[in-house]
Amino acid sequence: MQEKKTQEHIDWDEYFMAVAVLAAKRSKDPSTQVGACIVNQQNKILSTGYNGFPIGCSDDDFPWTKEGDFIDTKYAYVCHAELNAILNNPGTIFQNCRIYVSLFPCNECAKAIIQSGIKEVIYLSDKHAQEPYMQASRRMLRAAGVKLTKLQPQHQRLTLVLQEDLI
Ligand SMILES: O=c1ccn([C@H]2C[C@H](O)[C@@H](COP(=O)(O)O)O2)c(=O)[nH]1
Ligand SMILES: [Zn+2]
Repeated sequence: MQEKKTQEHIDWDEYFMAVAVLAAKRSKDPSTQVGACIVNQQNKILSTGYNGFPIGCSDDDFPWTKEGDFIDTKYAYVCHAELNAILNNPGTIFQNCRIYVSLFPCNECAKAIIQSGIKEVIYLSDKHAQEPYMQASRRMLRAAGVKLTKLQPQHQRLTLVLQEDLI
């Protein structure tokens, strides 16, 4: 008798969001880890990124601090997850792609998303929605015709097993 396909699978949206969330785990930001995953119309992943300092700017030398003079905080140096995802695959055409992000993109990332031709932002958290820079982001993305979708995942938790004898 032929076996039926398993129902224990995740759909495309959950898969790509999980990739974004996994990418976020690479971030050294002690307060907010953000991940992004760019996908084309054929459901192929073109790039991923997370928030981190630029190449050559060591996590040991640059600050992850939030408070104090701007020049002493992470905000002066950190490259956002979405921008990293766009820049991590130079020369790639992102026209009509979707970007999966664990956190709604800020106004600066919104500009990069729009200019790169990405047509949909699928996000998990919008915890800074009331901040003016997030309102600016939403305004630009809407004006540019970028679709905004809050993902409502079927699975709240996905477990990854990385130990051979537990698989
Ligand atoms: O569009 C965005 C907005 C923010 N981030 C990153 C930048 C920082 O590393 C954190 C935000 O830190 P807070 O401590 O929550 O202020 O998130 C991003 O990657 N993309
Ligand atoms: Zn940003």
